[in-house]
Amino acid sequence: MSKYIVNGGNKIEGRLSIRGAKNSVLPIMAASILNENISIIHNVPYISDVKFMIKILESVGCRVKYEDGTLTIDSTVISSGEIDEKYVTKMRSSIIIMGAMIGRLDYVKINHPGGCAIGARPIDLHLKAIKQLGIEIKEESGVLYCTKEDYKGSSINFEYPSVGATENAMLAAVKAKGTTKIYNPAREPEIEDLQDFLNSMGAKVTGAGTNYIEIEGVEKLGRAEHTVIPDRIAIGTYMMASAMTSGTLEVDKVVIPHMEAINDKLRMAGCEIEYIGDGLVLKSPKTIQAIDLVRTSPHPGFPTDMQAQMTALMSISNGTSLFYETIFENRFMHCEGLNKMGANIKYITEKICMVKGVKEFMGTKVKSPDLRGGASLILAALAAKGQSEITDIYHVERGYESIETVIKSLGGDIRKVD
Ligand SMILES: CC(=O)N[C@H]1[C@@H](OP(=O)(O)OP(=O)(O)OC[C@H]2O[C@@H](n3ccc(=O)[nH]c3=O)[C@H](O)[C@@H]2O)O[C@H](CO)[C@@H](O)[C@@H]1O
Ligand SMILES: C=C(OP(=O)(O)O)C(=O)O
Repeated sequence: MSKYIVNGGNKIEGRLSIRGAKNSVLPIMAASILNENISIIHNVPYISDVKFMIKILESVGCRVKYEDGTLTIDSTVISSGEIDEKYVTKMRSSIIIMGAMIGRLDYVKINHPGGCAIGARPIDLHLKAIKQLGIEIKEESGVLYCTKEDYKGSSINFEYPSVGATENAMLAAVKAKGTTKIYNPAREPEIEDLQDFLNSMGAKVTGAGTNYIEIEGVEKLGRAEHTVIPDRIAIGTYMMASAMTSGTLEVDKVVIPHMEAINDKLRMAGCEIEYIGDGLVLKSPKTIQAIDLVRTSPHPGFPTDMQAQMTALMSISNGTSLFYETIFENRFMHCEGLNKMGANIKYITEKICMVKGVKEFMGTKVKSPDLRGGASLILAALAAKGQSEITDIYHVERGYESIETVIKSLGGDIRKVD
C-alpha cells in the first residue's frame, strides 16, 4: 500500500497554483447528465474522486475525456438508469447522481450510499426533497427505486441546509415543469458554482448562495462550458502547512469571500494575509496564537472540512483551544495520530475536544483515518522534528491532486512510496 515519507522542518513557501474544487466538480459532473449534449469543464483536479465519477458517468453511457485539466462529457446517450452498487457504496457523494438521473430519465435505480468514517450521513433530506417534486421512491433492502409520478416544480423547505440534498434537489428540479422554490438551502460556494454550470447549459436557476433558490423548469438544455471555482479547502490546507512551518505563501488565485471564514481563523492565529491581484499572500507569525474556540458550521461559518487541519495548527500554538464540531459526529479521528506525534488533545464528547499547544511535533508512523484527517497528519509531519510515515493515503488522494508534488514544489521534503 502507498505511503508518504515526510522529513519535517522545511518551510512550506513559494507560489501555490492548484486546480479547482472537488466539492464543486463532483456535482457539476453529475449535472452534465442533464443536457443530452456536450459539457466542457475546465480547471478539474485529477483526483481519485473525479476518476471514480468518470467511471460512474461512463457506466450509464456518457463518453468522457480528461485532458490537461479539462473534462469533456458527452451525455447524448444515457443507456442505463441503474447505478451499480459498487459506485454509490464506495463514494458516498455519488448519491448526487440521483437528482440528475431523475431529471433525465423516467426510472432510476440506485443503492443507498450508507454511512462513512466521519459520520452516519443519512440521506433523508435528499429523499424528502426529491419526493416533493412528484417522484415516487421505494426502498427495498438498501436499494432505491425512483419513478416519475407527478413530476413538477414544488416548494422544498430544508430543516437543515444540507449541501448534498440542496444539490440533488436543484438537479432534480431543473427539468421539472413549473417553479421550484427551495427554502433554507445550503449556501456553500459550491452551490453557486453548480447554479452557474446549470445556467450555462440553459437552466433557469437563481438565488444560489442565499437562503432562497428558485428554479424555473425548462424542457431542453444545451451545450455547457464552465470553469470550476478554486478549491478553498485545498488552498486553506496549504496555507496552514505554511503557517505551521514559518513560511510565506503566495496563492495565485482565490475567490475572496470563499476564503474569509478560513482566513479569519488564520489571522486570529497570528498570520498576516493580504489579498493581492487575483490571489493572496500569507505571512506566518513567530508564535502561533491559540484560538479559544473553533466551532464548525455551515457556510459562511468555519468549514468542517478545515477542522482537522486546524487542530494540527492549534496543536503547536501557545495556549489552549476548544474545538466544537457541529456538522459530523465522528470527525476527530485524526487526533489519535496527532497525539501519537506529540500533540495534547483530549476528547470531551464526540463533538468537542480540547487542544493544548505543545512545543513541537515528533515524527512517527501514523495512519490516515479519512481525507482531511490524513491531510492534518501530513501538516503535522511537515512541522515535526524527524521523519514520519503516513499510510492509508488513498483517503488523501480523494481530494488533493498529487499533494506530494505540490508540497515538494513549496520546499517540503515528502515522497510517495508505492
Ligand atoms: C462532496 C461534498 O460536497 N461533500 C461535502 C458536503 O457533504 P454532504 O453533502 O454529505 O454534507 P451535508 O451538508 O449533507 O451534511 C451535513 C450534516 O447533515 C446531515 N444530513 C445530511 C443529509 C441528510 O439527508 N440528512 C442529514 O441528516 C449529515 O449527516 C451531516 O451531519 O458538505 C459537507 C458539509 O459542508 C462537507 O463536509 C463535505 O465535504
Ligand atoms: C468529507 C469530505 O468529502 P466527502 O463528502 O466527499 O466525503 C471532504 O471533502 O472533506
